[in-house]
Parts: sequence; C-alpha cells; structure tokens
Amino acid sequence: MTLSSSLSICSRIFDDKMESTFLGSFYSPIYKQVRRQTAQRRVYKVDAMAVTTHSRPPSTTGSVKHAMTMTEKILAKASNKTSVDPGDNVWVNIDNLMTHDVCGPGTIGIFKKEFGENAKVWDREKIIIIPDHYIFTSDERANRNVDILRDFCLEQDIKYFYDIKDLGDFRANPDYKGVCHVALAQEGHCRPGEVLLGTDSHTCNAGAFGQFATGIGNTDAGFVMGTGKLLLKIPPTMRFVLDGEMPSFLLAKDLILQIIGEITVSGATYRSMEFVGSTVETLSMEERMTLCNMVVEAGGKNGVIPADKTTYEYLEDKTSKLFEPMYSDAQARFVYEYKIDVSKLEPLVAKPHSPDNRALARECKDVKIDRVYIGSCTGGKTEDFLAAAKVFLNSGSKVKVPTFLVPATQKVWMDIYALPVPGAGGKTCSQIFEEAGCDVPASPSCGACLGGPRDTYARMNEPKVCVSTTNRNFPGRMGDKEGQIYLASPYTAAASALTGLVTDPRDFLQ
Ligand SMILES: CC(C)[C@H](C(=O)O)[C@@H](O)C(=O)O
Repeated sequence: MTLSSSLSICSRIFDDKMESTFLGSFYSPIYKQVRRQTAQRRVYKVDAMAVTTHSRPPSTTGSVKHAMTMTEKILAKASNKTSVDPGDNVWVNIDNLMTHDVCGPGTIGIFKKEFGENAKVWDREKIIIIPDHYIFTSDERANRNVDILRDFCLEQDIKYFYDIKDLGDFRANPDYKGVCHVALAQEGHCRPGEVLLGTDSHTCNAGAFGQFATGIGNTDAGFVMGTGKLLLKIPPTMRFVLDGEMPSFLLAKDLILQIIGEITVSGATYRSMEFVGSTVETLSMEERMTLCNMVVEAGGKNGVIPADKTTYEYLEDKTSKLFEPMYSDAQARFVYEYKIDVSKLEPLVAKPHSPDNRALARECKDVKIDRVYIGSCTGGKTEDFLAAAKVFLNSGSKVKVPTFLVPATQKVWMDIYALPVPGAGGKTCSQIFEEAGCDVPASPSCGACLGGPRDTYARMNEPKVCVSTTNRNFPGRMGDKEGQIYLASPYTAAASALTGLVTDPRDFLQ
C-alpha cells in the first residue's frame, strides 16, 4: 500500500465519522476541538499529495457506515454501541433524571423498597427534583408530597432541589423555580446529545436542545435512581420538514397543533419525531420547546431538533459541561416524512376534547368563551407572555372575560415585570396586562393546567369554556368534567380574551 492510499483511507474514515456528527455545530465546545483536528488532517493530506507521483480515488473497502437518525445515534452512544436499529432493546446510561412533587414520592418509595432503606442514589448530581405541580394549595396531601421530596433530598444530599417552604410568597423562596420543563432549560440541565428522563410526559420538551428526552413511570424512575440505567427500545423516527416563511400571526403552538391534527393523538405512538427545515431553524429556543413539548400528545416517545447556533447561544451562560451534538445521517431511515409549507398555515385551535381535534381559529368565531388561561410548560414561557402582550397592546382595549396569567417559573414572572415589550415605549408585559384588565400574574407553577386541588388558582370548578395555551383538553383536564377547553397559541388566546369568542389573532395583528 502506498503512503498516499493509506492516508486517503485514513482521511475517508475520518470524514465519514465527522460528516454527520458535527454538521452545523459551529459553536459547540466539541466543535472547536474538532475544527483543530480537521485542520491538522487537511494539512496532513496536502503533504501526502506532495510526496506521491500518481493520484487514485480513495479506497471504497474497509468501512461500512450504518446510517442512523439523531435519536438512534444519541441512544447508541449512551448504550456504548456503535450502531442501533429501531426495535433494539438497549441498556442506556442516563445523564439526568428529573422528578417532581406528583411522582417523586412514588419514585422514592420504589427506590427504597427495591434498593433498601439506607441505599444511596446512583449520582446525587444527576438527579433533579422540582416541586411544581400542586404547590399553592392548602391540600394536605399535596403539601406532604413536597415535604417528602425535601426530606429525601436532605438525606441523599441531592444537589439540584428547587425547594419551596413559604407558600405565602413564592419570592421568599430563592431556590424555587416552578414548572419543571422550563426550569430544566433555564437552569442549564438540557444539553445536546444527552439523555434526560423524567417522571412527566412532557419531559420531551428538552428535545428542543437536540437531546433524547422522554417521560417514564415511577417504577422505571426508581430503578434509574438506583442504577443510572434503563432498558429502552429504540424508537423509529418520523421526520417533519417545516419550510417557508412563518407568518407573523403564527406561533410554534400552531405548528404542533397542525401536526397533531394531521397524524392524530396516536400517530406517533412510540416513535421519535424529528423536526427540521428552514422554519425550524428560525425558531427561538422557547418556540422549539413548544414544538417538542407536545409530541407526547401524538403519542411520540420523544421530539428532537438538531442543535445549532440558536441552541449554543442559549446554552452559553447556562452550562459549562462539554456536550456532543448528534445529527441524523443523510442516509438515515425515517418511517415517515411530512412536509409542511408553513407560509400557508392559519392560526389553529384544538377543540374539546382532544389535542388532535384541529380547527381553524376563524372557523370557531361563534364559540362564546368564559375565560382565558395563559400558562403551563407549553404556553407559560416569557415569549408566550410577550406574544399575548403584543396582541393587547395592538388592540388598546380591555379583555371581555377573566384572563388568568400563570408564569411557568420565577424567572418568567420576573421577565413579565421587567422586560420591555418591543414597540411599547418601555412598557412591560405586566403594565400591558394591567391596562388590558387581565388578572394579576399568579405564582409560578403548573397551576390549573391539570386541574389540581380544588383551591388551585384559575381551576375550572364549574363547567366553563376556556381558551388555553396549555397542552391537553381532555374532559376534566382543568377541573370540571363538563368544562370545554380550546387549546391555542398565546396570540389566539389573547385575541379571544378581547372578544369573548374564539378569535383569529389576525384581527389584532395586521
Ligand atoms: C402529573 C404528571 C404525571 C402529568 C404528566 O406526566 O404529564 C402532568 O404533568 C400532565 O401534564 O398531565
């Protein structure tokens, strides 16, 4: 073998490996490292050419590449395998486990039963415990759940416990964050290429960071708590290609309602949903979270968006840990591909009682509503409130129905009071909400998204009709079994608050 042929094989293997793993990862720490290697390789290649007297095409033998989707690659790496296929069952090493006040006590109970009363968790720095669901209530069982979390975190010296003790004023609890999925992102627990499991179905939210993130039950979580591992079946991947300029009256909520309406609530059962395309690339991290958050409403195992400049910029001041982004290979196999021209979409709602009961907002213009709810992991982030404020600002009028605002986290609450709304002459969301006659922003938590104890703020204790930025509209979801919930974007929710009817936000945005 000549020097030139051995070097060309070498560089070909290198190129094959790099091609998919590092495409587009211009800002990641790993990328910087690899760029240096690539530069050295290239120099090496040029030198080699100089010493050969003839050129020949690179050898095609020796390396057979197994094309994989990004979900497959993340799970292959986490299970120490070079490749995996959909349907394989693999033992996955978990990067982080999250639990909250609803499922944490059950998870802890299983951990203690199976591993022993005095057992220690597998890694005190990889378990994140976030009280967020039933917090601002006098319900004793709900309060006791938070106490159980606190005792366990003390006993195990858990590093990340976002505790709340003073229920009278959430601001007196500097550690308290609020809704777990938003807190995980804000506190720097989400990183490309990693595996995050949580005892909550909307854990898929973190797929926005190009990581594998999914919800698990308490039994599995108890096992992960003790071992840091879980047996997972590799899901096949469905690819959603979103192209076209996003109209100014649409938000990511409209995109995901479009997709769920198309494939139904069981259309992605135990499948990964990968979102790509020029529209996805223009979405902010919070909007990407909205997209991934609701994949579980289609039955999806996880949602995932390739990490890019937007991801790395978001992460810059949040994590110092090295991470390795993964990208689907060009030849990866997708079980389904759905292309959407986003420029042609209109504002949507999901009518009662299913997230796939899609309709155009304008088709529901005669539906009278009793209230509007803006909040939750899906629709209670800073940008969701900025969007609602924009509609109120443009209209200059007052809401016609009670409008409840529940920030997802303490940080979102502060943003509502501090960030100037673009084009509002320095006014904050809170000022605009007050002028529009909305309720005062509530204490951050999951609130009435899933009903909760009867004294939960904004819970539907009677059969009301509500337009909500949340994720589920099953019977009884926000309280009363006869209640009717129209899922919508923050634009549509705010527009509906102004008219007292389900309203297309274009009426206020053009
Ligand atoms: C309480 C929890 C188990 C549940 C979930 O997993 O999704 C809740 O967060 C929800 O949104 O319905």
